[in-house]
Amino acid sequence: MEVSQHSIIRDLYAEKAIHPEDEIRKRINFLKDYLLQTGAKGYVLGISGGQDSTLAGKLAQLAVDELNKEKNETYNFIGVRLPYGKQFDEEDAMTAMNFIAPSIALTVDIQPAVDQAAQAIEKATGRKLNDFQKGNTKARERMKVQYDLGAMYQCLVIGTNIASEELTGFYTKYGDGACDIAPLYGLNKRQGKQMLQVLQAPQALYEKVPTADLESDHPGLPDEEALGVTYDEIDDFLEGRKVDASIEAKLIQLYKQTAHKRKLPTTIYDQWWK
Ligand SMILES: Nc1ncnc2c1ncn2[C@@H]1O[C@H](COP(=O)(O)OP(=O)(O)OC[C@H]2O[C@@H]([n+]3cccc(C(=O)O)c3)[C@H](O)[C@@H]2O)[C@@H](O)[C@H]1O
Ligand SMILES: Nc1ncnc2c1ncn2[C@@H]1O[C@H](COP(=O)(O)OP(=O)(O)OP(=O)(O)O)[C@@H](O)[C@H]1O
Ligand SMILES: [Mg+2]
Repeated sequence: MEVSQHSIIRDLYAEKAIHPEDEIRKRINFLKDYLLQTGAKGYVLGISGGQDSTLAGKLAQLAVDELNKEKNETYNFIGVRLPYGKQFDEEDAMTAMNFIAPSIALTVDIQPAVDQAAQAIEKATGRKLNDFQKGNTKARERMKVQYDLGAMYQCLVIGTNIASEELTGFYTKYGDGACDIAPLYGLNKRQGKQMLQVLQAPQALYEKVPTADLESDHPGLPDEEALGVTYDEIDDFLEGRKVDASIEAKLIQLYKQTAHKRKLPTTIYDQWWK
């Protein structure tokens, strides 16, 4: 099937425009309904100090706060800082934690686990993971810690998957791409920003340059620099606007190239990859 701007917008549930207040309400309700339906006791999410985890964390905290008022149960949101050693923008992570005020606030340093795993692989192969590959290990270690905490506290793992990153596949497969529930799905970066404004988040958090911050050699490397496309261009594309032909071609190519990340493992019965 032909992949086009139109088909991508449809497949990623991207909207031309949102009413931020309505989106906040709908997505809090989704988080509440899902807990009631599954019987889980809350949610867990890594809080980086970036835009997406600030928004998803705040919605999750608001959802459990409402449930705690409405039901005879105790629900928790676990906000967990997951630095690799010392995080270069630790101050932003603290600001995000203060804004969200999680029911349970934790910090787990992922450095020892990541370094041990890298050393064990080096011992076995005689080869070193490069800085980029180790970046993906960090994202997968963060996923693992969130699942361990989720199991311990009977909480489900939240993902910050948004349309702007789904489009380019700019996330680690089974790392930050893995989760139980994705309350921001369909939104673009600009729309997330509007929602954080309505939620009265500190401006520094939604004006912040998005970064995966995975490479030790390039702390805080802006996503836009790594991708070679700006979020304005990505969001224009997702909102159905005309973008430069070379940008359109690049985004469609990235979308196709990362299709495997948006599917369950390929089996002999699948046709989508052909
Ligand atoms: N056609 C195919 N069918 C099935 N599987 C396929 C495949 N091609 C690759 N793969 C598998 O996928 C792997 C590559 O995918 P993956 O491990 O994700 O790695 P990759 O896509 O190479 O790297 C992840 C990218 O996402 C960025 N990122 C990561 C995490 C967070 C953020 C952020 O914005 O916060 C950004 C990161 O900076 C990097 O540029 C391969 O090693 C292989 O195992
Ligand atoms: N240092 C960190 N501490 C805790 N969680 C992290 C950390 N780095 C990444 N994560 C988790 O991985 C997710 C994906 O990272 P990503 O950079 O896309 O989102 P973000 O940092 O919240 O927002 P932004 O895209 O604006 O930087 C985050 O939302 C967060 O849940
Ligand atoms: Mg980030």
